[in-house]
Amino acid sequence: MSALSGKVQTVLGLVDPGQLGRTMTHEHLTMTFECCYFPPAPGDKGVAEAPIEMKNLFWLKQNPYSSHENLLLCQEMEAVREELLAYRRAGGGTIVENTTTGISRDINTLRRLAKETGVHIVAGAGYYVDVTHSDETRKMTVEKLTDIIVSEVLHGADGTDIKCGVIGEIGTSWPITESETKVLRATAHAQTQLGCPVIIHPGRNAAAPGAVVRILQEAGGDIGKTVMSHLDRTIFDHGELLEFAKLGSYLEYDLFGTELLNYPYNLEVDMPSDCQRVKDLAFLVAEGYEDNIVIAHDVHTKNRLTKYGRHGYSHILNNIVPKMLTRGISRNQVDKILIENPKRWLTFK
Ligand SMILES: CC(=O)NCCS(=O)(=O)O
Repeated sequence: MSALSGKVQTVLGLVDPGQLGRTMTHEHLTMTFECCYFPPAPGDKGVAEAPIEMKNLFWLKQNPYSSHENLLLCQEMEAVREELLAYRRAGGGTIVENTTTGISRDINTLRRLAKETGVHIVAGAGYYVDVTHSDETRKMTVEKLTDIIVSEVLHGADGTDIKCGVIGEIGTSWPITESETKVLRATAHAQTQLGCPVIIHPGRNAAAPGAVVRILQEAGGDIGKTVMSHLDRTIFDHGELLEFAKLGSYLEYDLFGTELLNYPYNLEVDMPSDCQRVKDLAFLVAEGYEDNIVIAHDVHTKNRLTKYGRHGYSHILNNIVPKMLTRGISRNQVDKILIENPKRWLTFK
């Protein structure tokens, strides 16, 4: 049994799982998303390059990835600090910060934010999607990648002594690339050594979550201690969703607050509304999956913050929970989704 066993590892050290309280399992507090910049339509270049202001907020809501400025969440640390204080006032306890290598993890800032706000912050180890992998990363063996991930959890990340408490979000594309496959295998090997939680960003195809799970399983990963993120933009058919759910991972609906007409990374996708997300949660609960569901907002651009007139990190607590209660999800089931499931997932074996 390791020193981590039975504990949750935050950026301020180990805590007892009972201290976490309500937990958003997939957020970002500081990151850059330049890797996924999506060029604006030719007629939109003016608004895309203009400074963010009131009159272009609706355009930005529809085209969040076509403004370079919007992709720099790392420039909003004062606003994020305020948001975290509001999150605490709304009854929030913990945030899992999913920024991994490739999208500018800043673990020193995470520690400062945790100290200044009292929110427990759990940082993520490992690598984001292939387009962000450096040449050096691509050349690494699975063993080398495993050692780095293990070290980020046991000794500290990015040259600090601040330790990660989860592996992920581990980025995968569709189809899954060779370099991503190595990272997935390394993730499974590191998880076997550490008994730690894992969280996955699947590619934008309904087959992607299952394909990732197969790679993790073949490498010895613990699927029961793994969160599959972004299901709300990935699996739409309820039959396929149940087939995936049977594999035993946590099922994450983490884009609460995101409502846009055209999802630029996959135009086939109709991004659901928050009402539809709640319906999907109610469906999974009715099918017996209340012990597997976790939820979040996945804030990763500036315009999702309340400073820019949007939902911030407290939308689920303030608005979505009351909605869930009117749609057949009981208070006890809400508490499982917000408290018990994240706690079980985040606790080291
Ligand atoms: C930071 C991140 O990966 N967010 C997910 C964006 S996506 O459009 O749902 O893939």
